Amino acid sequence: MQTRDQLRQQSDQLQALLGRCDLLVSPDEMQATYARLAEEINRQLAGRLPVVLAVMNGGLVSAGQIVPRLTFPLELSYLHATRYRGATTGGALKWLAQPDIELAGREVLLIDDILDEGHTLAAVREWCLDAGAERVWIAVATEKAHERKVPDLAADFPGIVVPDRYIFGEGMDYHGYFRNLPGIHALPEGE
Ligand SMILES: O=P(O)(O)OC[C@H]1O[C@H](OP(=O)(O)OP(=O)(O)O)[C@H](O)[C@@H]1O
Ligand code: HPA
Repeated sequence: MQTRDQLRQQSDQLQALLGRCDLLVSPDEMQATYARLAEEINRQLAGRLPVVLAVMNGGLVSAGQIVPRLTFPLELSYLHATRYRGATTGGALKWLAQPDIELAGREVLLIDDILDEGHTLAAVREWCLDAGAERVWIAVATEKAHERKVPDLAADFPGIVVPDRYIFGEGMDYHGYFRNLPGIHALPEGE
């Protein structure tokens, strides 16, 4: 257990680190991205009574931004599958919570913060299809520009393209922290 002083010191260190980080996407640009994504989803999914699933934890903020802008009846829940678990490189996918809504015969919209290599969303999409989902749609707030993506996975509602750096903010974490930051940030190059 950390003492109150240690927690304060850690908080100060994180604040100092943030001061050296680069802001890659402004909070306003992210708001515009959520609004655009919601508009596209409204056009495509109205009348289909989809099950909307936030992919926790990162998808919590994106879903919180997008879902209130959706103007048609839907059901909302979440699932938690993680393969980074606080680290800055991905490992094996671990399921921590499966959706509590019956997916058989339903159209499902997955909302996540980032499509990086795509392993998480590919596995979650497969799980939903195995559970009988009629169709799985994917919306992401950000998409990383690189050639390491799993084949055959693309967002139906793609967010803003970000460079191939470890990023955080808008739901994404740096060792568990900074998910609450508005805008997309990156560590200083080389750190
Ligand atoms: O495209 P990929 O390379 O698979 O990475 C993207 C996934 O990684 C992050 O989740 P993470 O495993 O960090 O779990 P968390 O959301 O609980 O932080 C993020 O929220 C995506 O779900
Ligand atoms: N940042 C935070 N979480 C992530 C990233 C990233 O760059 N890639 C996959 N999950």
